[in-house]
Amino acid sequence: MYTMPSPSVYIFSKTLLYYIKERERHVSPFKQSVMIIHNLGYPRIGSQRELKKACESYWTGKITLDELQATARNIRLQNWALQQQKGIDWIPCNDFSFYDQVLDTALMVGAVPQRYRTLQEKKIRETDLLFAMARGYQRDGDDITAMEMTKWFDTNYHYIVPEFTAGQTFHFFSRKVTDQFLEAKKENYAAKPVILGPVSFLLLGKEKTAGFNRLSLIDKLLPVYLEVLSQLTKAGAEVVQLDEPCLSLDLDEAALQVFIDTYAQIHAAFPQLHILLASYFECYGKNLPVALALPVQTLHLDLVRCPLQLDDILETAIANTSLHLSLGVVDGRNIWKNDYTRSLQQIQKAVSVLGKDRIAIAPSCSLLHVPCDLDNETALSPEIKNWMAFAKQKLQELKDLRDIVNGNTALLDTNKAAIHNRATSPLIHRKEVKDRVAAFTAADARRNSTFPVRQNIQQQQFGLPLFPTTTIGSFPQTDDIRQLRARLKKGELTTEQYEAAIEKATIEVIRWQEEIGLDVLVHGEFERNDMVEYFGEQLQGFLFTKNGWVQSYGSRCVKPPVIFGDVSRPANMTVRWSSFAQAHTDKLMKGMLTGPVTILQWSFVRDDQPRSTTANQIAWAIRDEVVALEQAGIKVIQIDEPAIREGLPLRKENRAAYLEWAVQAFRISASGVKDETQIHTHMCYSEFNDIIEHIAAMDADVITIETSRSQMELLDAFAGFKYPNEIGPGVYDIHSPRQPSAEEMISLLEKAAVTLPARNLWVNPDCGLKTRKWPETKVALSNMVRAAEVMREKASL
Ligand SMILES: CN1c2c(nc(N)[nH]c2=O)NC[C@@H]1CNc1ccc(C(=O)N[C@@H](CCC(=O)N[C@@H](CCC(=O)N[C@@H](CCC(=O)O)C(=O)O)C(=O)O)C(=O)O)cc1
Ligand SMILES: N[C@@H](CCS)C(=O)O
Ligand SMILES: [Zn+2]
Repeated sequence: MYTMPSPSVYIFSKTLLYYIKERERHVSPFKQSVMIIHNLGYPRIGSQRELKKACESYWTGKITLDELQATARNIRLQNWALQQQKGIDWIPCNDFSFYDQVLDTALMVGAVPQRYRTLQEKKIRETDLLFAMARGYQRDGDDITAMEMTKWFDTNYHYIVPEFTAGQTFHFFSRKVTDQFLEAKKENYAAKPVILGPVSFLLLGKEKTAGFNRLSLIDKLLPVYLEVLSQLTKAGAEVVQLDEPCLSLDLDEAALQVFIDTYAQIHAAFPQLHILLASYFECYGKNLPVALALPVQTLHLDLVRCPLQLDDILETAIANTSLHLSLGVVDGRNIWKNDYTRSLQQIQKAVSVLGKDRIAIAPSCSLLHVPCDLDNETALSPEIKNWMAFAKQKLQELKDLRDIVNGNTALLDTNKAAIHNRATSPLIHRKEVKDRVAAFTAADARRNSTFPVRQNIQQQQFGLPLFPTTTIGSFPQTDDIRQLRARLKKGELTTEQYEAAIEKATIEVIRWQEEIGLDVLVHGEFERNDMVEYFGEQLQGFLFTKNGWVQSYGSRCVKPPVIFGDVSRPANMTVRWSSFAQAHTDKLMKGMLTGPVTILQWSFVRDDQPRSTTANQIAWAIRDEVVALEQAGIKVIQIDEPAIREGLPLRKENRAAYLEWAVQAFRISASGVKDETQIHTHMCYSEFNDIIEHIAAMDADVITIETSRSQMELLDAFAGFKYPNEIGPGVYDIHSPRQPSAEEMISLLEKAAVTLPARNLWVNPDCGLKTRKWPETKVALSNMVRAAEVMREKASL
């Protein structure tokens, strides 16, 4: 049973009770006497990734900005039409973005960092400014770095981190929100603008100057939000969704007070405006009393992640007030068909307490995190397909649920049959997999010797110089390489022709790495579509889709595999390519694998057993691959775990349990080899400061980790913790086409050498290079090798 948080948070605000009473006096703006269905956001990449393709064409100069805008408009119109057709009452607008909704919010409030002012003075267009902030700008004598990017809560979506300085001011700059509301209104859609709320906007950003707290900027920020709301109301908006997902995090009393004051002011300014406050991905937890008391008309609950909070909300706070609830019953984070029986229990419980007219139903969060349309999947097993739902189907589920509440029981029977079929299907269970996981002993997760012993053995064996250089695995996945795979799929190339072309690319990249003098080489990952999908395609218990794309950042998309059953490895997965590559060089060739937690995190995972059990099943499969690589003569093996931080529960109280099983899964995968074999891991796209000791507990011999965008800030945490093993702090940002100079990398390495022992330092980029083009890659890596050489010379003086 979910327990109501301690009421201590009630005490710190005398104003709280006043606002509850205020709201009760307020007349309900719900006009309908039926249950509303609404959506928090729809995928914006387009069902055929039209936006991705158009953005990339624009960036390479193949289409004009007008053409890009036209593609974007079509996507918005299609999304609105679809939602209208599915009977959605409040259709989201402003959920469209060319890159990221947090970046859009920064532009909305004019939070443009100083370094882009020169572009504004040159009067570059707003969309170009947005792209410059997201991707960096190196043109016409300007050389401006991109803004930082990080994980959006515990998802594989990445947002651009707002930058704040003391004394910062804001103004209503980008009019996208009002423009898109008017665009929808013109087409007669009942549009509900979706805006990242002011408090979460501040909390999700970073202070760029010392000595102030970004929440103190709320007084300057709020007037801009009030101006936005004023414009929206003038334009005819009746319902506005303010997303405040930070209410899913552990917040201190000061932050909660900011919520109270902010929403009081919004309510005071717009008492007639229907504000729908949405948080998702977790329970409201200790923030619940405050959330319940905010003077908003509707509070959205993620009932997928936190079903138990409903009882307490209904029993305690709600019955006596006029607050409406939006029940997030349809999973916005996974692709399984909704269990109508379970959802209806929640809906009916809420309806019985509040009545239909105070209930709306919705997905648990924005549908940004699931693919567009299951109808496009023509090659799936019909049995398994019948267990699944993508964004379009999830809209239908909302409609079905309302129809069932209104008496259409046939829909319920069909759903029950599908849910029963999945629960009892023989496709899911494999006894030998379950037995192997159950037979685990502590020794399975331990290397033979401790790190210092292994380090001596490995350093003697490899004879690498100080500051050894390496890369993270992938080299540019050019159009030519992707075309090869597309032609193979279409049957235009035979497997032999495809493999011969990949072999050629691999040999070329090996020669080039040798030429520029890298120390530990990689094979380039040309044979892989994606670092998770590639493994998913070779493991049993997984299925993969043809078109199940989800936005990861900017124009970059992923096609997460679906884990539907027990996982096993029927054959070697990477040995063929790693041994081919090693045979073509005398240098060390790193084997390249994705770790169990990342495979889990970047897949759609079965929800019929604990995630830890699925992670362990994957771990054993990866361990077998690690051992097979060692047996094939590969002496350095990297097991990437970029998503280990992403999987961390949002609430501190749940973290220890997760970290225990996640670290153990990694260790199972890495511990089958001899001391001589050097295990690397790699992490990126996250802030790692708060899990350093668990990263250390993974006991990889070397970790290569993203640090450059944050100017090596992370290393203080590693140094503070006295991180024992070897570490390669990324010396340049691979997300940007910008070419780093040797000098800037030397200065980052000097910073690193002050904090960590030189003997333990490696030199490498932040992450793999698959998203980059060759010209910039060649310059960047040559400069990087030069930077390492300078560091060696300095060390020998
Ligand atoms: C490292 N990151 C990853 C994350 N998640 C993953 N699952 N994988 C990752 O690598 N999360 C954190 C980070 C950052 N995120 C990303 C996400 C995505 C990319 C990326 O480069 N994505 C590619 C798509 C990659 C892919 O699978 N390509 C396939 C299919 C290619 C394709 O689209 N083919 C066309 C036909 C082509 C033609 O005819 O010309 C088609 O099928 O329609 C492949 O290579 O085979 C992207 O471009 O978005 C990077 C970092
Ligand atoms: N080996 C992968 C890791 C990305 S996080 C790559 O280089 O792309
Ligand atoms: Zn990475």
